Amino acid sequence: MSISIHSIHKHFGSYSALEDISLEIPNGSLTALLGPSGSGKTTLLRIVAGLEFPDEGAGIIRFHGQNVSNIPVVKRGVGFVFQHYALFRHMTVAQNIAFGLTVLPKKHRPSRGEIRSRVNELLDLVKLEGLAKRRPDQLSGGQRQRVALARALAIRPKVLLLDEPFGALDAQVRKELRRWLRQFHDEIGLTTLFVTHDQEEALELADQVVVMRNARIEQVGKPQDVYDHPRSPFVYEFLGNVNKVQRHGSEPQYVRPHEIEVLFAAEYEPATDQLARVTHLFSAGPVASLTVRLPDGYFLDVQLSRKQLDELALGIGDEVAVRMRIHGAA
Ligand SMILES: Nc1ncnc2c1ncn2[C@@H]1O[C@H](COP(=O)(O)OP(=O)(O)OP(=O)(O)O)[C@@H](O)[C@H]1O
Repeated sequence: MSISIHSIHKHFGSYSALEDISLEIPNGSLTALLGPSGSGKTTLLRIVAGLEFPDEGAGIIRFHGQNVSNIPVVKRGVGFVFQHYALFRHMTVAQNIAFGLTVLPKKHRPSRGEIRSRVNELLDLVKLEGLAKRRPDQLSGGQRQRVALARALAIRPKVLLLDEPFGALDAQVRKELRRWLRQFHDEIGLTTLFVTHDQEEALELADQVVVMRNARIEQVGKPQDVYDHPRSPFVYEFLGNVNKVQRHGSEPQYVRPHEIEVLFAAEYEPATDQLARVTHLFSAGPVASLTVRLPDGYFLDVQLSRKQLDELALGIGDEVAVRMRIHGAA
């Protein structure tokens, strides 16, 4: 199911939460809404869901070409998972997953046997076989979010909407669930829109990244494209580490830590290099980072492989030559 969002505006009183948002979400894609707090991600997700409506007459939402702008949430066929959308504590895992089916009007409600087999199918899908009778407080945080996902999928939604689904989990579990979600998405191919303020999560997971800022879309593209070709200084700075060098009266220049080459000072080439001094060194695991200070006082963060660092055999205070691939502000 493709989603087409056309020229959406949304005010809360006089506050403008979304301004002229247009976006195409291809069928079967995993799209990330990425942006800082307050940029409007959740509001946009809620409008796609039908939990919130755009300003009167401002914008159209189409699911697979059909205008759903005035269709309420219960009829839109969307499944949700929210960061703090708690499971029902007094119900078992199986009862939680079955919930959306058991509350359907009688004429649409599957039989008990059908519900049981659907729940088993979903437990299998989210890899929680054997935990059907547990209660939420007997599960880990990651398992709970997978139950929430199974519960969202029970009604066979046409679209899956996730609002910071892993936000409350610790870093390790987040990473595991992220990989799992990618694999899971590839298996079921359901059009999925998820909100995150975590750049790494968006870049690693999504087919399409939508960068939002101050109620507007700043850039849309494949992760590699927005990372390699940021359209504005904001996107540059928001998508991961970047060094910003702004000399008096000139436009800012940007360079990512892995785009800086470090050479022995003896290899200095005036046309391409700058001399710098090492002020900080850190190496743990295969990647090493160092900070160098340029003669005009700017500090640059540099990323190297551990092997490169060992070959350079650097210490604090050593002089090096740095060669950079500089990007101007777009
Ligand atoms: N019901 C509401 N009434 C008034 N203002 C609201 C309402 N919902 C959201 N806002 C405001 O709209 C702006 C966008 O909120 P939104 O939740 O969409 O941002 P977000 O990008 O999802 O942020 P976060 O990452 O913090 O969740 C915020 O300034 C917020 O305070």
